[in-house]
Amino acid sequence: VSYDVVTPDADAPDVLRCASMELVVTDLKRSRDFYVDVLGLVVTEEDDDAIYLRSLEEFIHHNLILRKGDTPAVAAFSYRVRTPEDLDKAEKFYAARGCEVRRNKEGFVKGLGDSVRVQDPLGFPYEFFYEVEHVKRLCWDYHVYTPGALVRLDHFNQVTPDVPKAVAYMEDLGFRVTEDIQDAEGTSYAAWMRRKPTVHDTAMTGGDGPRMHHVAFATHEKHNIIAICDKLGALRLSDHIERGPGRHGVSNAYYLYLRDPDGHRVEIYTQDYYTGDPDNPRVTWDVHDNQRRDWWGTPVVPSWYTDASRVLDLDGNLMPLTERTDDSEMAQTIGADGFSYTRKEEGEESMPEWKQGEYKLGHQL
Ligand SMILES: O=C1C=CC(S(=O)(=O)O)=CC1(O)O
Ligand SMILES: [Fe+2]
Repeated sequence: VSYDVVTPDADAPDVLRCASMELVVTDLKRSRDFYVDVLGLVVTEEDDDAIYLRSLEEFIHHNLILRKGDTPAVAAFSYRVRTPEDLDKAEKFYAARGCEVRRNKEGFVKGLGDSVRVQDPLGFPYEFFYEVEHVKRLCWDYHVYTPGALVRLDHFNQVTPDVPKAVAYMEDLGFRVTEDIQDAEGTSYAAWMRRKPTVHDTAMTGGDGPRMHHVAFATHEKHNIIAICDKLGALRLSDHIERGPGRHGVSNAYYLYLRDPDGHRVEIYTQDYYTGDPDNPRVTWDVHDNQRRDWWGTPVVPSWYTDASRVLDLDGNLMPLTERTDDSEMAQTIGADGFSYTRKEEGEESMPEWKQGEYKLGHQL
């Protein structure tokens, strides 16, 4: 059995972790209310055009930028690299792939120094940086913790039509697959890929893209996620809840998916597992296993498959979408095919009638 060893090839920048996302939002105050007043992210600094937010354990300037704009979109998926020299490597790595590459020694956003921004081979705006302003790490400031405290940025999730192509590019960048979803014919529906020793820094989800499926923040415990749900109920904002809370099959994490005021999807996520050994075993799930995305077999709501945020090019224009041509997971599990099982050897008919077809809403499917 061969194992993927997580080492970047010679010319790839040494990516440490997913570090920040720059989101375009249409109403800065409305979004500030959601991310700060409801979710408890900490304001590092703000001006009339942008708010720089961080999670409680973070020491770099920001994990999320909310930038005012006319159309909701993602302006950058930002990764921290290990050394300043990795920015030179990033420039060369992407130039060698024919990608548009820009560099700003002063940084493209507040709090960062020398940075590289690229339109990557999949059409996503990626940013790489090393120099960053350090701010107070609030781990020990228990007097500012809320019951739903978000402690770290955990991962991105990207929608792209050709998952194997995306995986190959990201493996060149030094990422390694920890889990994926396939079918018996070998079609790949999604792959989770890491640099830091958790299940993923980003995931490639098969669909029309490039689009952003979600950005995920971690809490320490499951009860923090339930506290967020209870708070949303108390504020009569429960319609921000799209999916969950529940337990994932993939990643084993406990989860909740929210939609922000512009529809951007935010996952709240806790307790996946360590993946840092070079021989970390990859987990492959069957697309028809109805416990793959929810360990308790709770159906995946259709909007979770269909909706995602547009992304921008380096000039701030919306990137055009490319349709996925491989089979769609939604069609395979809740659409016309609608086949899923709890016990593979017994097949779908062993499930109660009401459970078969996983999640058939006649007016939607
Ligand atoms: O972070 C994740 C971990 C697991 C899953 S899944 O719904 O279990 O596939 C989705 C996800 O990508 O958001
Ligand atoms: Fe996620």
